Amino acid sequence: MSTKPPVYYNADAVRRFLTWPLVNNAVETALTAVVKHHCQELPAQSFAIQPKRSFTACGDHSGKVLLTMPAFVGNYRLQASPECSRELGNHRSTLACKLVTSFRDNPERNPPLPSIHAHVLLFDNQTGQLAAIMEGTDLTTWRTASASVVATKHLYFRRFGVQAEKEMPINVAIVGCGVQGQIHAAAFCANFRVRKLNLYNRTEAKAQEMAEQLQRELGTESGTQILVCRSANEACQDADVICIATYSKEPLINIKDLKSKQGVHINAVGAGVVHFSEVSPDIYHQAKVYVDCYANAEAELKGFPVPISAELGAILLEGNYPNETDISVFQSMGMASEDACVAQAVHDAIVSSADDS
Ligand SMILES: NC(=O)C1=CN([C@@H]2O[C@H](COP(=O)(O)OP(=O)(O)OC[C@H]3O[C@@H](n4cnc5c(N)ncnc54)[C@H](O)[C@@H]3O)[C@@H](O)[C@H]2O)C=CC1
Ligand SMILES: O=C([O-])C1=[NH+]CCC1
Repeated sequence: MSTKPPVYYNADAVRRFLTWPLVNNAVETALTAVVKHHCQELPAQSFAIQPKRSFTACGDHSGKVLLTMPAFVGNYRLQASPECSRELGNHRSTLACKLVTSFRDNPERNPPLPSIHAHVLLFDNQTGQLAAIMEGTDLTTWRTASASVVATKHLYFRRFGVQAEKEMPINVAIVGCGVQGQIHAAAFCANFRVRKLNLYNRTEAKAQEMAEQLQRELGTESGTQILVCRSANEACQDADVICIATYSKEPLINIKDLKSKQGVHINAVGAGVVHFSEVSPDIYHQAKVYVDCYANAEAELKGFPVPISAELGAILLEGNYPNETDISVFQSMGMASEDACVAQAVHDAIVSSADDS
């Protein structure tokens, strides 16, 4: 009996196929698959089996950790994308496991390294054999920003109607200009009409560097004004949407930093000691809070100050949007199902492009 070795997709092979339409579609698919008992009238319903992820500390250093993130996403469909015409319309299932490390001091190394490194293992769900190993660092970066884009579309723009995400200009604040801050800025400029982008980072030079890089990428015609701010307060004061992605153990944004009496949406992405340390409890007390997945929240948001309003996927399915003046928070933890669906979409696109050539 011969066993085929798994295919290896390196970072370059994956990066070529990461586009916002492909990643957003796969992330939306995963977010809705984790919602239990939705749309019971539909015969073919997607679903996810997503056990709790494990955290293995690297020795006694709390800032160095390995996460294992397994998922089975069953009976789902990915939308057509320019990258892949293969197997569209078919219901499919994916068995995958992401291995990801978070070593928060890596950017201080000489030379600096990213904090997060990942690989996704894709299995043949008929035989259980390992079919592919995919470099998953960029995939993690993109899918995390994509979850914030999807959250912003449904929790912020949709309060103002279905055209708002295409037509309404917004001011965006980025708090934390590391890898996640950078991809969030790029994602928001690519997916929405960003009038003003306020950047704040603990080390100002990093925010300045990011502003210059983004300005080059967007070009002079872009219509987005980029501003480097001295404090999180300055960055957030006129922001409609805030993306915060740091390792801070202390709150960096407080209720007094937000626009008053107007709607604000916050994507809370980072994790200090716990997932919710970078946002002040006084914000949570006045906000409607949404998570990617209840089961993850139960395991990882112990001591969270307020009840959770809903899973984001349920809002996608049911359209129960916040009110215009609400403060909403998407408490992003990251889900294995997102990694599974994005890895599958990238895998299909790679195979489809090889078939075409
Ligand atoms: N929700 C999700 O799905 C994901 C969450 N993350 C989390 O996002 C956060 C950022 O990740 P990366 O951008 O990859 O890391 P990074 O190391 O590239 O950037 C971290 C940023 O946080 C800032 N920072 C660190 N400690 C701080 C403090 N005490 N006060 C103020 N700023 C501080 C740094 O200046 C830097 O800008 C991490 O907490 C990471 O665990 C990462 C991937 C997925
Ligand atoms: O979901 C994810 O991949 C991660 N969340 C925090 C660190 C990595």
